[in-house]
Amino acid sequence: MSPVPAELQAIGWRAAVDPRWQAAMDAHPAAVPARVVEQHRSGYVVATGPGDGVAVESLPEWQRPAGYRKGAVAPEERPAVGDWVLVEGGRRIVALLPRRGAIKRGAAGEHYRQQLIAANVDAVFVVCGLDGDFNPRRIERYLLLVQGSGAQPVVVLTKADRPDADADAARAALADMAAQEVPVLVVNAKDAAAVAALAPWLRPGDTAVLVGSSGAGKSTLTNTLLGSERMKTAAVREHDARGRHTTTHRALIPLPSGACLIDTPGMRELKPTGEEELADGGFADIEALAAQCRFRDCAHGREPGCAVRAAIGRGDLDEGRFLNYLKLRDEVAAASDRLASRLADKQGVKVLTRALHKRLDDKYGKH
Ligand SMILES: Nc1nc2c(ncn2[C@@H]2O[C@H](COP(=O)(O)OP(=O)(O)OP(=O)(O)O)[C@@H](O)[C@H]2O)c(=O)[nH]1
Ligand SMILES: [Zn+2]
Repeated sequence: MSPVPAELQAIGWRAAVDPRWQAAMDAHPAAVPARVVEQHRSGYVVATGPGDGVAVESLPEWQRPAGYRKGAVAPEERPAVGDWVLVEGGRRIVALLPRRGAIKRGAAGEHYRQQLIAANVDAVFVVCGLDGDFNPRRIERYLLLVQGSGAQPVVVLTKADRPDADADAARAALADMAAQEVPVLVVNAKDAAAVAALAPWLRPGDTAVLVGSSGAGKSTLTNTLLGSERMKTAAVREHDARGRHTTTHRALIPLPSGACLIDTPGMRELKPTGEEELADGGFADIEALAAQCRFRDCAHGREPGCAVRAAIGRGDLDEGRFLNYLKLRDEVAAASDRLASRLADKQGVKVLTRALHKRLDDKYGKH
């Protein structure tokens, strides 16, 4: 495929084509590449340029419900918004092109499942209002989940114009995060001049995703970036019971800057998948402190020589953040265990389970 059509570049196509993509395209000479812009329960909408997308069918094995055993494809192996696929006859997806990264979370429910939030993303805007919604613990959780996706996380604190907004207190609460090279922006999401602060992550060809609770200001930011009050090609908005507009599904929106934006619905539950690395997910400072504790298996409780407790005592480490770290560490370990047994189930290889359990023991201590 050369040269790369401008239409594809406008929706995030990279000039240098992955050799694995070339192989997939060679295997389906009649198909054309397209990007998934919307995902519905019943199917996908894909686009080959910044204009309207088209509804397409997916492979039958992608439509089988989760839990369907024979020939089932795990949800994380099915296309998500942001994925590149090959489409034949303008109507049917025939292949999913390998992704350069994806943002995922653990799905609610009894069985271990991963849920994709967005694929092939360069930046993640973690949006949080400087109102009653402001919660540093939830921002820390988002950052942990973003880790491993290959995307740059950026915290965007909205509603700076509100009389109750305390930007200084919020910045102080997120200081440890900022020290780990996670930018923290404070904006009035309705003000184009303020929202221009997001520009470094919205260069032509970039794909960014907005995540955050319902009401955090994601759609407001999208509208301001689009430069219009209407959401144009954006997410179809439906009225909920109280007559409010809420984003009901994920959609990929080309911006005037040449970047693409993925809006996501507010997420109530943010469960780790078990693949997260705490040291890379915003907690490098705590992991480094823990390495200095006198005992290798220090639980940072009442043990003598605990470097973590000492840092909290000195006021160098926020206790709330430390408690959140412990909680997230336990959740990652538990999810990691469930992931290991799912992999073992799938492949029936006992050796693999043992190897994985050993890795977990090394990382988290006996469990
Ligand atoms: N004053 C002020 N209001 C804002 C700001 N950002 C968002 N709002 C308001 O907050 C409310 C919720 O904003 P939305 O943009 O719809 O929130 P959302 O994150 O898209 O919510 P969901 O679609 O439910 O996920 C709206 O009434 C916005 O006008 C801001 O920076 N300043
Ligand atoms: Zn300790």
